Amino acid sequence: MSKEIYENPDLKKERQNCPFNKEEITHLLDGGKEKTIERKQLENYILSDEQLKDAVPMEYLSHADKYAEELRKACLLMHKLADSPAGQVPTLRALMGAGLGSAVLKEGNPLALHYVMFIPALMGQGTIDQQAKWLEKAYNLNMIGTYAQTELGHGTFLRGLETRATYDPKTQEFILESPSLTAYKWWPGSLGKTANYAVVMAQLYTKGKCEGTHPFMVQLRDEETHEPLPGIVNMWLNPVCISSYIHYGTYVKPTNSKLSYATMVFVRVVVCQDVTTNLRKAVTIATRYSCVRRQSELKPGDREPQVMDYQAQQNKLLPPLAATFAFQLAADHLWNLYHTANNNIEQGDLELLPDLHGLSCALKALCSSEAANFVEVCRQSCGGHGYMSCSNFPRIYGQVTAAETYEGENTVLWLQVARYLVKTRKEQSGGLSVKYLIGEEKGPKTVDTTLEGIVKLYRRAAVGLVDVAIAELDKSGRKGEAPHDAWNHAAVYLIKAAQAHARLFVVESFVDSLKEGKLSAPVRTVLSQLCELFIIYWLLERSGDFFLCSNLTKQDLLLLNSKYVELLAAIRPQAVNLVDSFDLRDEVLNSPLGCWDGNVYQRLFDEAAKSPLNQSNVHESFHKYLKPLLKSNL
Ligand SMILES: CC/C=C\C/C=C\C/C=C\C/C=C\C/C=C\C/C=C\CCC(=O)SCCNC(=O)CCNC(=O)[C@H](O)C(C)(C)COP(=O)(O)OP(=O)(O)OC[C@H]1O[C@@H](n2cnc3c(N)ncnc32)[C@H](O)[C@@H]1OP(=O)(O)O
Ligand SMILES: Cc1cc2nc3c(=O)[nH]c(=O)nc-3n(C[C@H](O)[C@H](O)[C@H](O)COP(=O)(O)OP(=O)(O)OC[C@H]3O[C@@H](n4cnc5c(N)ncnc54)[C@H](O)[C@@H]3O)c2cc1C
Repeated sequence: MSKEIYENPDLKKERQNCPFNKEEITHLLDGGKEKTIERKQLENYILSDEQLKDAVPMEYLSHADKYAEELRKACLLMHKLADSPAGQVPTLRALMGAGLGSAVLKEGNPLALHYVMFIPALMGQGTIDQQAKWLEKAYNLNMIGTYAQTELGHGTFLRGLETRATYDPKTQEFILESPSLTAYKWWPGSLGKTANYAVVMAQLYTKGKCEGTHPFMVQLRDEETHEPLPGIVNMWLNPVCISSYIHYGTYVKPTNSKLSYATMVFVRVVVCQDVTTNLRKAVTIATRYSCVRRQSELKPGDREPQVMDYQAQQNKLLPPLAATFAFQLAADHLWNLYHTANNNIEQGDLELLPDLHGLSCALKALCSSEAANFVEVCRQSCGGHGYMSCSNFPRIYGQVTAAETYEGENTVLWLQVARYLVKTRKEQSGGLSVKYLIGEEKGPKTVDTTLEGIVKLYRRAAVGLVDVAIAELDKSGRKGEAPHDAWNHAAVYLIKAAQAHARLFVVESFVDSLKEGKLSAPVRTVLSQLCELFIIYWLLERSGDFFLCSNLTKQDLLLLNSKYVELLAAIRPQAVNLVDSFDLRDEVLNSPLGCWDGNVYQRLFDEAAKSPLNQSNVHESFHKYLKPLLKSNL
């Protein structure tokens, strides 16, 4: 007789009479039905492999054992990659991301940098000959690389990197050196124990002149013994410049000095998708748990309600639920822009480079910071159980907060966006992602609280805040301040303007996607509700920006607040069905709180039982330390 599959009765009830086709949303998020089929096949292919399962929870292993265990699985995954039915690159991308990859490699993928930065650096900056020499070797894993840019003393300010690459015309070689302690490469993933090659960013010196930071291929370790090569600690010999700027000893300037920063742009684009995947996991865990958890008293004398029935809980979880759709659609738009810009750049057309830089900085900073805040709210919404390591919130939170720092610290990126916006606004030049700065809203500043009216408010705020920042810069200039001082003294306004620009892009992506998308009426209804909820939520959170730049009134805000709480109530019944549409397997969620069947308490109990401390009633330390203390009559 088939074993009855347990399903928590509350979750079961949540799933009854779903008014929309969940698979339609799954296909939308995957990029089509075929992609969903491919993803599910890949998940089965990977997650069914017993050798990829952890014998004991990773949190109970030592640092060294964690590394060894993750490396074992990563190497096994690479073998499976070669035989993957879905093909190498789709499998690779799935394995690198926050979804399938982190279901297997919970502490991090020791080979991630090889694929996320080392190979993209070769592809984006290597000459044809260099790619012919190294790309196949890298794809065949006959070499393991990393991207070594950040130093102890510098991570943000690339023009301040100390590692030097001096070209010797006699030997036609580059001598790489770390001239000081602060020049030591620090942070590069895999550099410590895994990689035997690195793309090293260093200041290129030739004929006594510094030509700025350039990428160099450096062998770090012997390919057989894995021993560090002689002098590798602070003097690196025989690197090869990855690029084609040295012709017979003469430096040939690249068409754009920032092309050497291209790898970072690629990763910033990827990070937007990655943090969205992590946010989707956190929202799923918190939403399902909030429909299983019953606590306190809503109506005196009634049964304890599901905590999701508290408006306060809906206010915590439904905006991040909506954000997962908003960020996904914006990340898709950015990915398309990246491909268009990259194809053009390969043809020598750099026109879209500033837009790509501006937008990738804006979305990476926005998606990572918002996702980090939302993941923490999701954790808090699960009370004490959300704090447990096995809830998976600590790990998810660690991953999204890391993204606020790596690949460009967010504040620094916001200022890059502001630099681009001020320049564009002043030049009134074209510019893909600032189209509305040119085509700003004309006509009366009256507010209408329809979806279109709210989008117009976002547009006014994006334009208005750039103008406020420019006015601050001009005011400082009139006081005789030097441009760099004026810039520094306007930083608060500049960052607000950059963030308003990023929010407008996300809002327009969401609204435009719903207009263009071929959606069934029920799916369009629920996604439109999420879209309206999200853009009102952000407006209410940042109402100061809108007051500054439009005729928004107190009455308008009260009306929008009412609309917001109405939308919370309207979406509440579909919360579980919406997170079910993400189609995240329990192994990917990796959390007893978020499991599909809602059997939370038994799974929590089973997880606790795995602790080494729970393998005996009295731990040996009692006899060593506690018992003597108890007897010591202090
Ligand atoms: C094969 C692939 C297979 C699988 C992969 C697929 C999926 C992977 C899936 C999941 C992976 C998930 C996530 C990613 C995982 C891991 C990431 C791992 C680790 C992180 C690695 C790192 O952190 S690497 C180090 C990152 N470091 C930085 O980002 C440094 C930040 N600093 C800078 O970028 C620069 O210093 C600066 C931009 C802040 C300032 O530079 P600089 O001082 O030189 O410039 P100015 O400010 O003076 O501006 C001068 C003009 O240059 C323009 N500019 C600046 N930068 C760029 C750029 N990048 N592109 C274009 N233009 C640029 C700027 O706009 C100015 O222009 P003007 O016209 O105004 O003069
Ligand atoms: C998990 C993780 C993985 C990483 N992996 C790699 C890797 O594989 N390879 C690699 O090369 N690097 C890697 N890094 C390093 C990372 O890229 C840097 O830490 C990041 O670029 C930030 O630079 P920083 O550490 O110098 O911070 P800093 O810039 O020193 O930040 C300190 C403070 O200074 C502020 N600040 C700096 N400049 C300005 C400015 N112009 N205006 C206003 N405020 C400013 C910042 O906003 C911040 O508040 C990794 C980092 C992490 C956390």
